[in-house]
Amino acid sequence: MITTLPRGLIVSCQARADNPLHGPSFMGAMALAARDGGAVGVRANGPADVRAVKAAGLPVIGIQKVFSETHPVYITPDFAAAASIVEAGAGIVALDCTPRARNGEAPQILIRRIREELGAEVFADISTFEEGLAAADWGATYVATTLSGYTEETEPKPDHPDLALVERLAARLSVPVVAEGRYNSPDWVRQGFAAGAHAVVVGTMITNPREITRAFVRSGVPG
Ligand SMILES: CC(=O)N[C@H](C=O)[C@@H](O)[C@H](O)[C@H](O)COP(=O)(O)O
Repeated sequence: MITTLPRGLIVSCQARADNPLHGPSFMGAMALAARDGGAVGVRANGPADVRAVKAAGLPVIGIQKVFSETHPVYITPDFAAAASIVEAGAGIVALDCTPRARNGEAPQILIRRIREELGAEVFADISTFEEGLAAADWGATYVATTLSGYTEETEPKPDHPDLALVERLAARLSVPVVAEGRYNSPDWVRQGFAAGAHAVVVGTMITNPREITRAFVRSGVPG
């Protein structure tokens, strides 16, 4: 199958409302910096940021985070969320494909509708091997380990990425497997590719200076 996401490093450019770098102008600049540094794709949250990161000219994996008091699923939980980011220019839609409760359509319905009605590729964020197999079966274009460590089944979250999950999925699936979640150093990224990843997504350690600063401070800065 021909897919639009090349092999290589993808940079997630996201900053929540409480982050000093929140907003499309900062995220757009992050995407340009990522492109100049050699990234082959960008992941971004919400229509405004998707529009801004498009300027880097790289494939965009768009998500729409919608937080709810009652449902744990927040990454592109329904069709309207998916449509809004495709409308903003994302060619690839990432969504939570775990079986957890959501305020929206079931993942198998969303995958089909995003491909057929929006003409976009689907990037399935999963947390376990079984969820990855199911998402590929339902027609996901890519399967990514994004949610490993973030669901009840996979908690507590370790400090390191889930390389074993990448390895198992890559050995079984014919769709590209993407490594995402806590790839916090170039060495972890190298190991992600060695485990069989088609691409590796790095967020925090490239685009979140507040967290990067915290990591330095925690490493033994006195005071
Ligand atoms: C679990 C969840 O909501 N992950 C989010 C998905 O969009 C982002 O907050 C992460 O930053 C992204 O997955 C990249 O991972 P890391 O920042 O660890 O490199």
